[in-house]
Amino acid sequence: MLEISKLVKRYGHDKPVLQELDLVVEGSSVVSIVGASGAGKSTMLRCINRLVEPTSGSIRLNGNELVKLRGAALRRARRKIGMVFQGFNLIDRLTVMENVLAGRLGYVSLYQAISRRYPKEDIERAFTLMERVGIAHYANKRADELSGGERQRVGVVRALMQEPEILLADEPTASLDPRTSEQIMKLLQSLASELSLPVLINIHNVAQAKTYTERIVGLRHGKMIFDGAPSDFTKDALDAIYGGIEAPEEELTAEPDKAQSGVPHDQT
Ligand SMILES: Nc1ncnc2c1ncn2[C@@H]1O[C@H](COP(=O)(O)OP(=O)(O)OP(=O)(O)O)[C@@H](O)[C@H]1O
Repeated sequence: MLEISKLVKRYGHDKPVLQELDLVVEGSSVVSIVGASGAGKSTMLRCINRLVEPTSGSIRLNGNELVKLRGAALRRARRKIGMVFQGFNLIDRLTVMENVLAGRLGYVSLYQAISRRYPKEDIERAFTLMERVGIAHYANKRADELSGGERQRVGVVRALMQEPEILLADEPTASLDPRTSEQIMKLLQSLASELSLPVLINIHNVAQAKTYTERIVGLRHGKMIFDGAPSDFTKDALDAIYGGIEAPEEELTAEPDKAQSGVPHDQT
């Protein structure tokens, strides 16, 4: 369970970007975080894995307070937090398998990593997960030879190799075409339930948030102003979150074209 309480983040002397934010995510919930550019979505995710230092407040993952951790304790806690990025963050000249195994870096010794002597169980787990998301046949391909959707699947598998207790996805579909975006959203949704993993997804596309996540959290100027089911996410909620702020109309209202998504069942 993730429990965020009174989280404040202030960059320098500016106004706080997150203002006493509270959020609890239980079980295998898939939660989307929506809000206009600058609302504080990325800052919130990055406070959770401490890529950004919270100014005050508490973030507990399965009972462990993350905010005060330092050194080895912080590194241990970070292993349990998987992160998927908009730009995939793969190492292009390495193979898919090598990128995937990078998810084990927090667990293996430096010698094992440098000599690429990963434990047999890690290799097996890598293949199982790659098969699950449909990229096992690319194991020995260079990462830069893959399409965007395939690269994001590598990013997802790398995060899962950490055996995370939570998965954070920062705009995971923003670099992908609409159909591929839907496949990735569907994949995250299925993996959350298969692996009993809570997933937090920052997303600009409200229509996809409504279709592929079970709970929507809306931020505006660092405050949570909506927290509910997609069915409760009415035009009023949309106006409250984005009112007076320009957002592309089709991103907010267009229904994802599920009929055309064409994702084989075993890959979603
Ligand atoms: N490292 C930083 N130093 C100073 N200000 C920052 C830093 N990172 C973010 N900010 C500011 O914090 C605010 C929130 O940014 P954040 O990236 O969290 O918003 P966001 O909702 O994720 O936006 P987007 O959807 O555009 O990614 C913005 O005003 C941004 O300029």
